[in-house]
Amino acid sequence: MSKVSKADDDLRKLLSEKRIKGIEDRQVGSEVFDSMTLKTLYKLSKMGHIHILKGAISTGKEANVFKGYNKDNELVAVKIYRVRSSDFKKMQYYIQGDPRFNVRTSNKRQIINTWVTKEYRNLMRAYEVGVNVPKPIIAKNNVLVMEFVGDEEGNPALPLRQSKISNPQEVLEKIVDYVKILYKDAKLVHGDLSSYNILINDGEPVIIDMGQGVLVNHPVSMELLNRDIDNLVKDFKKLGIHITKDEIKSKIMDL
Ligand SMILES: Nc1ncnc2c1ncn2[C@@H]1O[C@H](COP(=O)(O)OP(=O)(O)OP(=O)(O)O)[C@@H](O)[C@H]1O
Repeated sequence: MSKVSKADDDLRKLLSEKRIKGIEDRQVGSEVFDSMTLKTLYKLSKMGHIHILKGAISTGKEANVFKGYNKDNELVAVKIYRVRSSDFKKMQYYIQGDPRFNVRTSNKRQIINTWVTKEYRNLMRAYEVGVNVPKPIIAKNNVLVMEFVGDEEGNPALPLRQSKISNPQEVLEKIVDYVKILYKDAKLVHGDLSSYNILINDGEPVIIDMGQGVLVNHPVSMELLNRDIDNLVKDFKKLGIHITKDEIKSKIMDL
């Protein structure tokens, strides 16, 4: 059997087994599950990382996040970047200043795949120094599989902006601590930190969405760190906590 017809066959099998929920929904189906993405999902399913893909947890600007189960029936989160609606210019800009990726291409798929690898590596770097992030499992093409953040029944944790927290001061201190560990130990700046990208799981903050994260020697790292801190000041002001940008910055920099 030729390579192409084998891939077609694999796809048909995946679809006929109805292991991907939502694929029947034409709109979601055509935009997210293009044939390359289906092939990638099939490969991941063969590797045991995704056995069943359930409904979407979120439909963001550039990616959809689904709940899934791996072959051992453990919950996973599957983030699929939509090739059609991704902001390639932004991705290219951040990738080009990053010495970890020597990619000089305008090929859209290649840019997305590099972005997904970047998100995986940033999450791993953060995870390894003890920051509370979803543990990354695998990045393949435009698909990232990671630990599911939520309860055992499969209810995903809510973002900070939608959560009711009784201990905002404590949560802020933990987040500032994570930003500091990221900066000092992982040499990373999140770059898109806000109440959208902090989930509250059983009262604990979990930092997500690290695709934009840059190394501290990236030309825009300071600008991004300042913006992250500004966002924390604004978001926690809404929760009744008054802290200045300089106070947070001096905690992070040990001034
Ligand atoms: N590991 C995870 N476990 C559970 N839920 C998750 C996980 N990762 C992401 N989510 C959910 O999916 C949402 C979107 O995730 P994320 O911010 O990574 O994607 P995004 O496409 O960059 O979002 P946007 O385009 O809206 O900025 C989160 O707000 C959260 O509700």
